[in-house]
Parts: sequence; C-alpha cells; structure tokens
Amino acid sequence: MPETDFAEDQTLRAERDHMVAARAELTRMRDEARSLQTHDGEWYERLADIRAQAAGATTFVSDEVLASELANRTISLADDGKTPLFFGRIDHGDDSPYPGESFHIGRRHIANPAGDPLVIDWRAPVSEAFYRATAAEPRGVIRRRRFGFHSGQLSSYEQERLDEGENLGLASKILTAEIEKPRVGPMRDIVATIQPDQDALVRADLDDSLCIQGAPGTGKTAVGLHRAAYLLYSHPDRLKRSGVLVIGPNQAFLSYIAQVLPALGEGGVKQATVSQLIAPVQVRGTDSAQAEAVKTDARMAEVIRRALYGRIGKPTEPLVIADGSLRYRIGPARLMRLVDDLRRDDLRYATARERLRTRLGYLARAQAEARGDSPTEAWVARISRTKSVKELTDAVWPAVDAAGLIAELLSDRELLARSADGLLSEAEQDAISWPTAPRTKRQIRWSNADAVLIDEATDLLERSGSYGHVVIDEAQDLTAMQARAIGRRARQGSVTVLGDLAQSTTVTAPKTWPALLEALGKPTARVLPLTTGYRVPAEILALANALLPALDAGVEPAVSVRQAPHSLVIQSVPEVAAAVATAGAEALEQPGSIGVVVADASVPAVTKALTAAGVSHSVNSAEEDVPLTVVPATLAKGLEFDHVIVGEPAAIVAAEQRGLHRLYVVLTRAVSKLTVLHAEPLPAELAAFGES
Ligand SMILES: Nc1ncnc2c1ncn2[C@@H]1O[C@H](COP(=O)(O)OP(=O)(O)OP(=O)(O)O)[C@@H](O)[C@H]1O
Repeated sequence: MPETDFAEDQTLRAERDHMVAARAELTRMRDEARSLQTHDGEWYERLADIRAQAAGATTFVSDEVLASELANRTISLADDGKTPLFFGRIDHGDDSPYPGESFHIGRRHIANPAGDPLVIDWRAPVSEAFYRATAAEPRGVIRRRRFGFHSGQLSSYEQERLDEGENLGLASKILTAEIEKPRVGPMRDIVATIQPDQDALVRADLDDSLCIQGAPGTGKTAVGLHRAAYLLYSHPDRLKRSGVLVIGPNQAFLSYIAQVLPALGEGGVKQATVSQLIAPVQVRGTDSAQAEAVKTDARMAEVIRRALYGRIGKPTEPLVIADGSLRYRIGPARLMRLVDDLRRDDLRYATARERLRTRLGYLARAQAEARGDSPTEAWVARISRTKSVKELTDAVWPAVDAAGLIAELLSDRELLARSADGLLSEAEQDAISWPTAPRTKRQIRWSNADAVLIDEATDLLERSGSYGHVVIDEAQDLTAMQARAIGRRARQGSVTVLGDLAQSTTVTAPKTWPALLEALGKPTARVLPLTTGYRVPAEILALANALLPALDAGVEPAVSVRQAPHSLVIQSVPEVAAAVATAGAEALEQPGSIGVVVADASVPAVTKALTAAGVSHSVNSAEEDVPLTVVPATLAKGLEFDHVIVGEPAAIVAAEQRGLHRLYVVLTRAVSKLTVLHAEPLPAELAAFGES
C-alpha cells in the first residue's frame, strides 16, 4: 500500500510501458483526425465512428458541425508530452459487471485501431468506480492504483487492495502532494484526486439543480467546473446546442479559473461576470447605499412590470382601416376585448404588440370574408402594416425600449408612485428617484443596479435565451435582482449554485439559500454541504473559524484534511507596509505563489513599500513569472496562494459594513502559510490568538 520506490519495480515499468503505448495511440488518433480534416472521402462516417468511440453515442448532426468538431477534436487530441495521459487504474474482480477487466483512467479516451481502450475518459460511467469505490462498497473493484508523476514521468504509485480491506481515503499521500504542490499560474484541475463526496456532486443528473454550501477551500469551484465538463461529456447533444455558462464574481477570478475547463478538454464554455453577461448599457454611475438597497430588492421586478403594463391604453375610438375604396371598422369594445385577451396570454410585451397588429389584420379579413372575398395571408400582413393599424397599436400598446422605461421610472416620481404603490415606501421611492430628469440619454449615468433593472425590463419585452446549464460561483454575493437575471438565462436548464454564506460580503444579498434560490427561479434545488477543507491547513482554519460565531451565517465550519505545524504566524509590528515588504522578500525565497492581502485603501502604501524594498510584484493580477501579487481585500474572494501575508486585519474589518466576513475570506486563502501582520489590535474575535 505505501508509495513504491520504482527504480526496480516491475509494476512501475509495466505502467510506464502502458503510458508509452497510450501516447503512441494518441499520436495515431491525432494524425488520423488531421488527415480526415484534409481529405473529404469517408470522413463523415469515420468521424461518427470516432465520436461513438469517445462518447458512446452519435446522433445526426450537420456536416458543418461535424467539420468544426473535427477541428476541435484535433485540438483536443493535442499532447503536450507533459500532462500524464492517465492518473489511475482500477482492476475488477470476478464479482463485477466487468469481470477481470482493468481500466486506466485519464483525461480523455484513448483506444487502439481495434477500438480497445487504453485509457478511459474520467467522465465515462466506467470511471465512476475509480472515484467512489471503497473497501466497504467496492463496486466490483478489487484493486485501485493512483499514480504519482515527477517532471511528467510516472514516478510512483499508491495501491489499495479493496478486496483486502485497504482504503486510504484522505490519507492518500498522492492527494496530499497534489494539494500541497506549489501554486504557480492559474487554477489547476483536480481530476486525478476528486473525492467521493465531490464526485457525487460532479456526476449528479443534468436535470438536478444543486446548491452547494461549502466552507472555504472545500472544492466548490473545482466541483462546479468539473461538473460542467462532466455534463458536456454526458449530454453533448443537449448542451453543445444550448451551451453551458459559468458565472464568477470578477474578472480576476475568471482569469484565475479560465484554464480549468480547457484543460479538461472543454473549450467552448462561456465564463462571465453578471455585469458582462447582461451589459445593456455602459455603467458610469454609482448609487447611494439606500438606493442600491431598493434597486437590488426583488420587489423591483413587480414595480417594473407594473410600469411597463401601465403603458397599455384603452381604445376609445373605433379603428377604421382603409383598403382602396373599402373600409373596415372595428369598434372600441371589440378592440378592448382584443387587448384584454392579449394581456391574459402568456406573451412577452413586444411579442404581444406584434400579435395585436396581426390580429387586427385578421379581424379585417373576417369582415372581408363576410363580404364574400377570400383575402390571402399576404393581404393580412399588408393590412397589419397600414397607417391606422400602426397608429392604434402605438396608442394602445406602445413600443417600449427597456432603458427608456427604467429612465422614465426613475425620473418620473408620479409613474414611480403608481408602479410602486403598496410595494415600496415613500422613503424607498425617494431613495431611487433621480433628483432631476436627464435631458438626453447621454446624460444618464447608469449604475450597476440600473443595468440589472434594464435587463429585467428587457426580459418582459422579449424572452431571454436560456443556457442548458449554468454554474454560479460565489453565489452568496448575488442580489435578488442579479439572481433573477441569471435565472432567466437558466429558465430551460439547470443550475449548480456554489457559495458560502459566511463569505457573503454584499450587504444587499439575500441571507439564506432558499431566498436566493427563489429569486433564481430554482426553489426546489437541493442544498448540500461540503465541509472537508482541502486548501487551508487546520492551524490556519482554527484562526478563521474563530470568526464564525460573529458572522452568524448558520453554516458548518470546514474541517481541514491537513495539519501544517508553524503554518500560522501572527506578529505585532510598528509599521505594517514596511513589515509586509520584509515578509514578502523573505517569502520569495520559498517556491510557490505569494498573496499580499490588505484593505483596498492600503494597496498604494504597500506597493510603494515593496517597490522601495526592491521586491518585484504585480498588483491584482497573478503573472506567472511574478510570484508575489498584491491583492485588495475586496478582490481576494475565490483566489488562493501558497503563502498569504495579511496586513492589518483591523483595517480590513473597518473598511466596510460586512468587514468581518471579508476578513474571514482573506484568512482562508492560504495553502501552506499565513502571516498576519498588525500594528493596531487584532479584532476582538481573534484576540486569543495574539502573537504566534
Ligand atoms: N479533491 C481534491 N484534490 C486535490 N485538490 C483539491 C481537491 N478538492 C479541492 N482541492 C483544492 O483545494 C483548493 C480549494 O478548492 P476551491 O477553490 O474549489 O474551493 P472553494 O470551496 O471554491 O473555496 P472558496 O470558498 O474559498 O473559494 C483548490 O486548490 C483545489 O484545487
């Protein structure tokens, strides 16, 4: 069971030979895909064969789709020579659905020309046992191996004889080595070491919407991204058409996770922040705290709906349509019935407006038919476009543009009062009303919250398109209106919501998962916990967890899988910026990434001190050849570094209303070491830790 020294090991030699054979087959598969790209001939059928081998199923798709798939396939078969082609192996016993068979598990399927697999894709059903089999529940597996690699070479293995009761679980050295491997560059995938509780979430059904409440470093982001890759593999036809979307809190976070899905062979997933996703207008303004609180509240959805539908008028005059010498007359009562019917239909505003014009055309046709004529559809279309029909439609069901509607709502106090009656108090209405109406569109300085309101209005006008699956990371920070905006884009699909209420720093965000899920339109999503902490060693977690009672989030604390003595250093210093520079210079002597996290306002002072001390650093964007990054506390969420240096916790707490939550985020970013430097007293909750 222990790690094996390989030099003499027959097993190791055999596994290395298998790696060489797999590499040769992969090269052959890539050459074949390339040649198919350049020779038409039978490529269609051959590709279908290849797809069947890879994914287990084919359905009819167009030639263009196949051609582009072929190009993607050539890319996906690229082999950088460094990424191991497999990382594990399972051997089945006689009492198994695959009696006596062995499978190597890797990032992608590799087969020989006869179709025999040398490596099975980690997402294939056969691979599930690699992640989930235990001695107590072996799933037919008698032996499992995990492989260790050094400089791209298979260098060690860990073996569990499940049939003899061996089960390493979290004691796996390969797991620990993977977690402790120095961080350089962006986030890595965890495909070789996904744990059973994580795997159950990754492989949950496509139609299953999940909400994963996980303490810091429990692998939520990793699980969400691997789930996206798993779903794309398992439901290619459904999801390649409708698409998968990943939502993250900011661009720094998105850059950090950007490489994970491509590394798993899935390059086509859209990754965006909420602002990037909606972007109906350029944001140049900000809101007061009171205005933001109201604009981000779910009640605004109904206010906007009322404002829009309040535009619909009552026809009081008859409509007279002239067609040459003929006249068609539709009386106000009939017109009113038509408008009422359209209001009742489940149609978007703009669609119903179009429908009104067409129905008026049909009413005219009925009159023409009563006179003995038989007008065509083209005649109806022409009548629907005549001046009087257009004028009536404009009067009764006017054209609306979403930004214009919101601008009017925020600048016309009477319209707001009518629309918000019984929903928003006078004071709330005052808070969001613009003091003066802008004279031109250009004058408007839209805020982030306004953009979301415009998006809400846009969806009332025309139905937003829906993705097949949406992964929403750091979801605890979404406002109800943002959640609605994302929910619209998942209307026909499912969601994986990832977050931690203890890390919620948005004052205006719903404070419970049921409230957020309701706003997302997925109230029945299952809320599931993850509590095993992979990132942060126990000694550092103890410090962060001391904040939990004060955060009042009602969540389970993380329990770390690792002890790391001396990983926590807390020091009182005379001047924080200078002390940070000294600590940064020392930290650079060790391998791995370093994050210096301070209150946003302290970033200039700290970068100045680092520059003065000659310590090379980047600010707020990890660069591969600059291991030390200065991160403003408000942008630390979701990131991690081998060594984190936190300057002045009290300033981080004081900087914002939910400053203690922010500090909890900041203290949970370290993989190997946390240095806390303070000149002011530590926050009361941490006082017991003093100097350590
Ligand atoms: N099964 C695993 N094997 C190896 N590493 C893992 C595993 N699960 C998680 N990790 C690592 O632990 C770290 C934390 O994972 P991740 O960022 O997904 O956690 P998180 O729950 O999203 O954290 P946070 O809430 O703090 O953002 C990452 O480096 C990730 O690669």
